[in-house]
Amino acid sequence: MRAEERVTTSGPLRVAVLGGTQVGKSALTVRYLTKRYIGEYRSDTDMLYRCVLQVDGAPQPVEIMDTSASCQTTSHAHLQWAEAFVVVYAINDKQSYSQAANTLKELNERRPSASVLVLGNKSDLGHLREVEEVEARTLALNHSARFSELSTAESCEDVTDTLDSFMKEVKSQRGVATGNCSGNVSPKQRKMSVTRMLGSLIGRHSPPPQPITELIVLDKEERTKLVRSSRQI
Ligand SMILES: Nc1nc2c(ncn2[C@@H]2O[C@H](COP(=O)(O)OP(=O)(O)OP(=O)(O)O)[C@@H](O)[C@H]2O)c(=O)[nH]1
Repeated sequence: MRAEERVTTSGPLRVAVLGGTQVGKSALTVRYLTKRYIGEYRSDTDMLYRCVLQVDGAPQPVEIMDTSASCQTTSHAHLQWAEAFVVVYAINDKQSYSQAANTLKELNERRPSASVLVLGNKSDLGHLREVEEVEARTLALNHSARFSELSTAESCEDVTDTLDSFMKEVKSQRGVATGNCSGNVSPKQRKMSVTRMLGSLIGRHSPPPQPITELIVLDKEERTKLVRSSRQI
């Protein structure tokens, strides 16, 4: 196993959401965690969501990193930190698909045992389609990855079903049913209540979101520290 493959086998499931710019990574993550669709997000930084989800019928601590698409290549930190990856492209954006293909190649080389889901988002924009489903499905198959095409905007159910079953696969690959959500996060990391964060996005009078325990906004330095501390587990 390569050094980059040495990930924790207990504790929270760690999933990184990767992909090109504006493909819907944040919309997908928030849709999955809160069931809500929110149109616009800040995009200059990584967001780390810590939560407890029902995975395969049992509570499971999970950390999902919604990465910022500011760099072309997948960052070393993301590759080391996560044990599973959701690689997102938009079906109406060929360039985002090429980027997803490069990411798959990189994952194949550096994290060959990781679970990977290739996700073609924005299927509601079929009239603007630039990526054929069969082509993307074949690419995923060639990299032993799962594949799904969906619309985060239009179908909460598809997002939930797809990511629930991916989480189940990640958990079963690990073979551990429990973990803890305490993690190893630098005290300097800015923590903000997700209720407050989402409250400002969706309005104060909306019902409270699903039980997300914590949202952490990571800058580059903080992300590096997180990876360093995750290696010490
Ligand atoms: N039509 C359509 N638009 C979507 C869908 N999902 C997301 N969007 C829109 O796509 C744009 C980008 O969404 P984000 O979630 O911010 O994308 P991102 O990949 O996190 O963006 P960056 O981090 O800035 O690269 C927003 O305007 C969303 O409203 C979808 O399923 N269909």
